[in-house]
Amino acid sequence: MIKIQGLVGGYSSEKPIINGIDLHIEKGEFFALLGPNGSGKTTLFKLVTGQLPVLEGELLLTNHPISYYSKLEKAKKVAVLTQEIQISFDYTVEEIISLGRYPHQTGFLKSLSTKDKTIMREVMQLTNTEKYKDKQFRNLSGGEKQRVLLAKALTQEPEILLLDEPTNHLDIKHTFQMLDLIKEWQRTRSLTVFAILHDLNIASLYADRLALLHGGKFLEVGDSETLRKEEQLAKVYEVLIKAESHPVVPKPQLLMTPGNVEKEKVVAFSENFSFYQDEEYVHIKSSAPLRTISNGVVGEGIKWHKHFCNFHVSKTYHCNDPINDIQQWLTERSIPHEQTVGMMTAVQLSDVVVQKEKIEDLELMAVVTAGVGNAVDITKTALKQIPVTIGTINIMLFIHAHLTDGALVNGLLSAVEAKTKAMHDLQIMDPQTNTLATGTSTDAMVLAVTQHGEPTPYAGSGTLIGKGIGHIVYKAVTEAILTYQKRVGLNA
Ligand SMILES: Nc1ncnc2c1ncn2[C@@H]1O[C@H](COP(=O)(O)OP(=O)(O)OP(=O)(O)O)[C@@H](O)[C@H]1O
Repeated sequence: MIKIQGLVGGYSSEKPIINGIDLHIEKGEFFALLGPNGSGKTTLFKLVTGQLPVLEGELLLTNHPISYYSKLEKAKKVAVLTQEIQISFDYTVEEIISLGRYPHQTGFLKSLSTKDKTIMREVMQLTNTEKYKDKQFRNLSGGEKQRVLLAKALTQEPEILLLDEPTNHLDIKHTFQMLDLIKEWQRTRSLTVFAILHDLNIASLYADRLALLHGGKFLEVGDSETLRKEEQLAKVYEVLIKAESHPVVPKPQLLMTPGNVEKEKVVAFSENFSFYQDEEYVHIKSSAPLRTISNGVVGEGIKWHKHFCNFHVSKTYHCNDPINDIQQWLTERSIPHEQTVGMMTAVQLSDVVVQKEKIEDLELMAVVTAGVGNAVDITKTALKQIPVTIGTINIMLFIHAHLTDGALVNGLLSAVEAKTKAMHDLQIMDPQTNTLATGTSTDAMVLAVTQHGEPTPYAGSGTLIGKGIGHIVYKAVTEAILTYQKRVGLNA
């Protein structure tokens, strides 16, 4: 659809801006052009739209150079949406959109046919521009103007849509609405899209392929996975960039770190926490956000949190929406649930075990509640167990260290191994299988790390951190289970 070979072009033949580019964009493809300021994106765009002459090489649109087409033929094939909104006359929105039909109109006195009007109406509905169709274009906001110009471009029913920063003036809702609409046209009408985009994350989500332009040359052409080359991006954009994965769409998303990140004030680990406890909940508050990995009812995943709560529920607690419950309990206590890892337990909270340890320079704190009425041997699949009694081990583990995301996972494994070992040593049995239990059916855990000091990528049993985790978790879980057994025995 768009074929570029050995393209050289720019504003003067002595100093071309585009220096030998090869690119083949297929029919129905969404192609994004990325690159820092001054890398030549607009210049390449102008070459593709025919605003600048090709100095060397070949540039074909549907198999012919752009000069091959008459103005009207070109307008039937290609619609262009640029950042420069240059409409000086007092047109209404509908009049502007109707200009998109001009290349399709026939006869000496061109007028809008029924088909033209139908297409205009359809596009106005899709672009949400119908409601101000009688307004003067000049009186619209930047974002509204952008949408009207997209409507005009789509009304053209082009084969190729060339977009220069199409979402420049748009808020988040309209950015996604516009790109969703373009994607829909790409899918249903095989529209070919060539778009300059500044937002790398938007490009990753919407483009089938993308190119990274630097100094008038392509550094990279490929699908969105090429955006995972953090070092290359950091070099080109001169910003610290980390590629993460979108939680829902399997595409990379890039996180930029500001140059002047203010380091959180270093507080001694022993003074970092405040502790509140009553019959209803335990609340540990950190003075600074901690990096967390957790399967808590709220605050799950890898995030940052300042509050850690364990709520008491009755043995018969049953709820369809425990997340909502915990969020409500937090709100009632003025604890921001977005910053909280929240768990629940039927264990008496006065039985909570708090262990603190210092091994060489490594400081740790474990806060554990344990009930083992629902102890389960996870390796036995034959029998299903329905939790009927107190049966949750909740572990909150705080570490004064700096762990990478991989080390957080590693640390979690270390803690689980230690919990299981504690259960084995106490001969906790799965009552259904009569074998040694490995955990309970609803265990929760959070590892919360201060990110103090140099980052370490390991927290397994071969490291001091891993051993420290193992040691403190073993001790705290053992004590919590013994406390639970004593209470159950006393109550029996
Ligand atoms: N009309 C012009 N005459 C001469 N040089 C120009 C002209 N327009 C742009 N340039 C130069 O061409 C180079 C590439 O500019 P271009 O506008 O293509 O970059 P860009 O990647 O679109 O940048 P931005 O992200 O800032 O829009 C720059 O060095 C710029 O100064």
